[in-house]
Amino acid sequence: MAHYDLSIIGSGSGNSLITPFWDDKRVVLADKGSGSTAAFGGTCLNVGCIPTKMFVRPAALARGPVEAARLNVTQETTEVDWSAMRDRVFGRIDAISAGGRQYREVELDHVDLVTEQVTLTGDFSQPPFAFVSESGVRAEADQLVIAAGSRPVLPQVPGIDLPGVHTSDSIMRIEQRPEKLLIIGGGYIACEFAGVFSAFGTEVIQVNRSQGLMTAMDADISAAFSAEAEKNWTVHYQRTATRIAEHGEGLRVELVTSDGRVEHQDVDAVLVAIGRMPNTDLIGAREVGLDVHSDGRLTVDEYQRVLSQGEPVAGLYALGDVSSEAMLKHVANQEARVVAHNLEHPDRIRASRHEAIPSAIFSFPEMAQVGITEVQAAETVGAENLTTKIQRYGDTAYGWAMEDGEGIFKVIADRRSGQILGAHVMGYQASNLIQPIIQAMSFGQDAYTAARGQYWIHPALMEVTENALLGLEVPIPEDAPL
Ligand SMILES: Cc1cc2nc3c(=O)[nH]c(=O)nc-3n(C[C@H](O)[C@H](O)[C@H](O)COP(=O)(O)OP(=O)(O)OC[C@H]3O[C@@H](n4cnc5c(N)ncnc54)[C@H](O)[C@@H]3O)c2cc1C
Ligand SMILES: NC(=O)c1ccc[n+]([C@@H]2O[C@H](COP(=O)([O-])OP(=O)(O)OC[C@H]3O[C@@H](n4cnc5c(N)ncnc54)[C@H](O)[C@@H]3O)[C@@H](O)[C@H]2O)c1
Repeated sequence: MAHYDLSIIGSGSGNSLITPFWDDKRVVLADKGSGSTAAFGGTCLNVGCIPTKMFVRPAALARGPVEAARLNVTQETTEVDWSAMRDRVFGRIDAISAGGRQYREVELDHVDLVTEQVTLTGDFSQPPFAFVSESGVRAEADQLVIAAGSRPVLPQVPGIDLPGVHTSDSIMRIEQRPEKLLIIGGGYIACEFAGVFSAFGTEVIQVNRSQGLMTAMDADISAAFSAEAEKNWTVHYQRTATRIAEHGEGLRVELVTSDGRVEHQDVDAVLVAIGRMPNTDLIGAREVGLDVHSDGRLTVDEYQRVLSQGEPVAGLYALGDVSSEAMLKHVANQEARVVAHNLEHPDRIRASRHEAIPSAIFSFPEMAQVGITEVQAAETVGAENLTTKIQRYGDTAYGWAMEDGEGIFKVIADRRSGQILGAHVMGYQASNLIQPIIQAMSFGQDAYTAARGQYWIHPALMEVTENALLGLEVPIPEDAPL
């Protein structure tokens, strides 16, 4: 069996662990590939964040005439060239993926690449740690990092494997844009693709099991977004897909409502987006005695060390979707920086940071969040100690310029200290407008200091954020900036 200094499973954020520190050492990187093309480089690059947002931008342009009409400008979207757009997106992405693979496989002499699914094997209570590939390639290493990511959950219903049924792994590469698309799910992926395909002229029917969309977000944002989505495409709640069958050229989906009625939808294609599961089962984590949460995530301590029987195993780390509660690329990247440090400095390991983790949902409208919801905040500090402000975009100068009617920026703070507890946004550029709040929370700035301790460019849209902060009832420190 080949022996290595470092072994990594997963070429997403795991790929960034191969720093110059390892130049004179031996490294093995295993990755079975992502999506329908088994591409190198993980989810974000090939089937996740990056290609989805490359479709979100043209979708926003396709919707341009709606805003233009509000502002007395007549525009028309005359064509959306799906094939050209798809080929442009993947022309760029596939080249980056191929280049990354070539660099690891051919250009780095000290790195060996295994392009197959691998399974952990042997004793995992202490190094060396070993894996075996499907074709029998075995490798052991002094330190091993599990960065094996997650994959889409599929409901076990008849017809789920029919060719027209997609997940985010395949929908972006389809030959033809569907005229009618049924999207199952009400979370991040479902809402982002509903925004994209509806903008391109596809008739979108979004079906969710629960009442409302993005229900894990703050209730005000979930309610406001659901109302907007219902205007922009068709949304049905409290329905579960129970069967999919071929029907003419397309598919017939059987749905059962929460009160037991059976309905059918005839569509060209189906997108299933009901969550993602960590790939712990694919690597055989339980079989070698590693601790796994009830939701399938590997258990790690604050240093990203994997636990076995409640104890960290020295030299065995995990990061990203396979172990993290927040399945987000910026979280996987932060954990990768921590693991890179800890691999190189086992005598002074550092903890990862999981405070003020933000996320954005690039739907129409866009949403963003950081910190806790109002319900969680009331449970944490008591409802009587909260102050909240919902700033409407439309009540700021740039909001007037946009004739914005729906954008809202909600911020929640502790009225005793001014500590910001959360922010929840729906509207144009939500993912950017929220950044000053992320910064204030990360550096421990109170709401008043964050608002008045800096200039805000007038009359930029960012005044929405400033006004939200200024709308909170928080103490004003005696020497506070004016
Ligand atoms: C459609 C979509 C859109 C998204 N958009 C965003 C966004 O806008 N912003 C954001 O922050 N996050 C987004 N995410 C989430 C983000 O993509 C993930 O959180 C991130 O990519 C996880 O990185 P990772 O390194 O943990 O895993 P991955 O990048 O998934 O890497 C894991 C790799 O391990 C390989 N692997 C797994 N098991 C084995 C095995 N047994 N043997 C060999 N190889 C194996 C996999 O094939 C994969 O290549 C999105 C996700 C999806 C699906
Ligand atoms: N912009 C971003 O940052 C971004 C974008 C896409 C994905 N992601 C990450 O990927 C993760 C997975 O995304 P997702 O949208 O698949 O999951 P999600 O957890 O965001 O949403 C899942 C949705 O499916 C519904 N659901 C669950 N089981 C169901 C069933 N059997 N039938 C019908 N509906 C069901 C849930 O009620 C929920 O609305 C996200 O949680 C996020 O961490 C992030």
